[in-house]
Amino acid sequence: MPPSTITVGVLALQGGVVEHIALLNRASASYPSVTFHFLEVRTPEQLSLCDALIIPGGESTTMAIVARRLGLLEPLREFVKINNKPVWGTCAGLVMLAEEASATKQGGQELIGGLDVRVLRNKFGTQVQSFVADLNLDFLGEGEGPFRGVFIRAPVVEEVIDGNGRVKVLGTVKKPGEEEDIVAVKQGNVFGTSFHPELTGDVRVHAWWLGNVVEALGQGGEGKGLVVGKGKGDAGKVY
Ligand SMILES: NC(=O)CC[C@H](N)C(=O)O
Repeated sequence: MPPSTITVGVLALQGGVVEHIALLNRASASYPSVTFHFLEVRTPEQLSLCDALIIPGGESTTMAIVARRLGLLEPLREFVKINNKPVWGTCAGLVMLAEEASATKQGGQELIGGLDVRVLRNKFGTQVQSFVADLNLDFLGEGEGPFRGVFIRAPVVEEVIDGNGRVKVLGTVKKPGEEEDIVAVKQGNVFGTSFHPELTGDVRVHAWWLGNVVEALGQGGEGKGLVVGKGKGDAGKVY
């Protein structure tokens, strides 16, 4: 049985916080038996109240500096890698959740880690090279139409550095004349997307992820893989 109350935090140091909370609110309608609390997280105390967390887009270097200043970096690492709570990073959030990042400023940048991948920041160029592409996200379920992927100074996963097959590639994009890039990955409790579902008004990825959160916590959660299903509580494949 999933718990009846679940608190989902959105790291609110900078970036697209309210957009995520708006879509989480809409997505929560798919799980009427669960009471969700959505919480903006700026302190270790607030993080400790959370069962799951979204790390939004923004600027990963800034986010890391602010997180360090607020004493949040170590608690975040513990949340993701020791307590194995469900976490989703979008864009800069994906960068934060990678074990390695290239194209970082001199001296590198601090990361939370959790995904055994190396990301390449700003793969597609600057803000003006932002683009939208239809993505086939099979994990949303059979017969689901394409998902509008919004890419803004987006990173990609340039290499999976996990030798044990724990990193699952859940989405790719191919720009004309370029190689296919990995833009959605999952490793156990950690999910990352290069794109911004919170900017589309399409609730499907949020609903799917909340379904994973419900399942993970219902199964005793910690350390369990996320579930691939239809996002409406129907059990799918467990990785
Ligand atoms: N939209 C975004 O989150 C941009 C991410 C940013 N380019 C970074 O590296 O961290």
